[in-house]
Amino acid sequence: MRGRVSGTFSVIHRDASCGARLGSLKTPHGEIETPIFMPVGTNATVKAMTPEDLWAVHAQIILANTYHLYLRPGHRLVESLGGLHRFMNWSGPILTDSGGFQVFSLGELRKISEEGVKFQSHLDGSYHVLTPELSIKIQEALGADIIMCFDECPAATADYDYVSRSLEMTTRWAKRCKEAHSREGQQLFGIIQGGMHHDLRARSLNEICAIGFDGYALGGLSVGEEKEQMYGVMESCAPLMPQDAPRYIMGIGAPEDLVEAVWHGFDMFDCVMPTRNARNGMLFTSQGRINIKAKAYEEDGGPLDPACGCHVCRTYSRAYLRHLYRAGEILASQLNTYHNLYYYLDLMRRMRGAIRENRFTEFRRDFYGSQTDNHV
Ligand SMILES: Nc1ccc2nc(N)nc(O)c2c1
Repeated sequence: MRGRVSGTFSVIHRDASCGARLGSLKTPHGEIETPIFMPVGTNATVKAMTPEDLWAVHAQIILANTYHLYLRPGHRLVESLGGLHRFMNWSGPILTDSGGFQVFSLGELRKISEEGVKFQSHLDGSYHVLTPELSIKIQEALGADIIMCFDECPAATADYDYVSRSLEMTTRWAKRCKEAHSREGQQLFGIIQGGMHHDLRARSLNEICAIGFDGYALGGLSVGEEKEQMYGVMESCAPLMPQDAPRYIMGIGAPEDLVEAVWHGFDMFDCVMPTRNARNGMLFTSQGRINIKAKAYEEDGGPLDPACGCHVCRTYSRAYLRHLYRAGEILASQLNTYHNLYYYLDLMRRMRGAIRENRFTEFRRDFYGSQTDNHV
């Protein structure tokens, strides 16, 4: 039973006007400034981005998925080739999700029991059983800097009694994960469930914190709930979470969700939105989201976002980006992804600056004023 990897996270500064805080998280592959957004690299790649591109957009830490890498190419193969960092040529920190969420959202014919989850691979229909112990072994073999407990993420439609029983099993699974975890230097984060019920969230939070982890995540959000419900869970949980450990919200979110979560005191985020939306032509700008395939940009020789300093905005026109997208060119995904990730990571940089200067509440107010979702 490992204790916490003590001294890896420190709160450097708190904005006195709200819950926002500046932090530093040390890992074997480098130090992370928080609040931070983690680009999603599910299959050992952040889609359409090379590691060099990721450094250029100032990514600090990326996420990969246990479920996918276990099924293909296999965690033992990755381990035999030197681990995930070497395999994908990413020398910065990596966080791996535990497979809990993916097996429910991707696996076929899942059957959940105290032991774990029986499922059929979405790739070839083969049968597998993912348990807390196997999830930890896979993440240790991949060699991520931060790994996640194996949990159940109840559907947004699950009733109170189901969510209550589910969080109790997630707590039992969390204990098994901590028992199974033995890789020195690798941090293990616990995951808090409880659906949209504040009493169940508090129960899960107390049980997971009582076990003791290197960091704590809110799971069970961004599963189709209303924004008010999501923000309500953030608001009720943040003050109850340990002050001196990293706070991560999984699967969050749109830019406005990140601003809201930082305001409440959360530190780490991941979401497929910037990369997935990029491939669908939905681009984030200082004035809100734009749909690059719109006819309005057919003859627009200007930059995607005049306020953005990224390579794409300094080099290409909206007309060219629209042309690439409509032509189905591979470069469309590359340039759109590059810009969206730069936007997300620059938003985190601007939030860190606002916290440092005790003006985060003003930053939040100005941010909402700027986002006229024109969707053109
Ligand atoms: N929205 C999400 C995204 C990822 C998750 N990963 C785990 N392990 N658990 C959850 O509840 C998640 C929720």
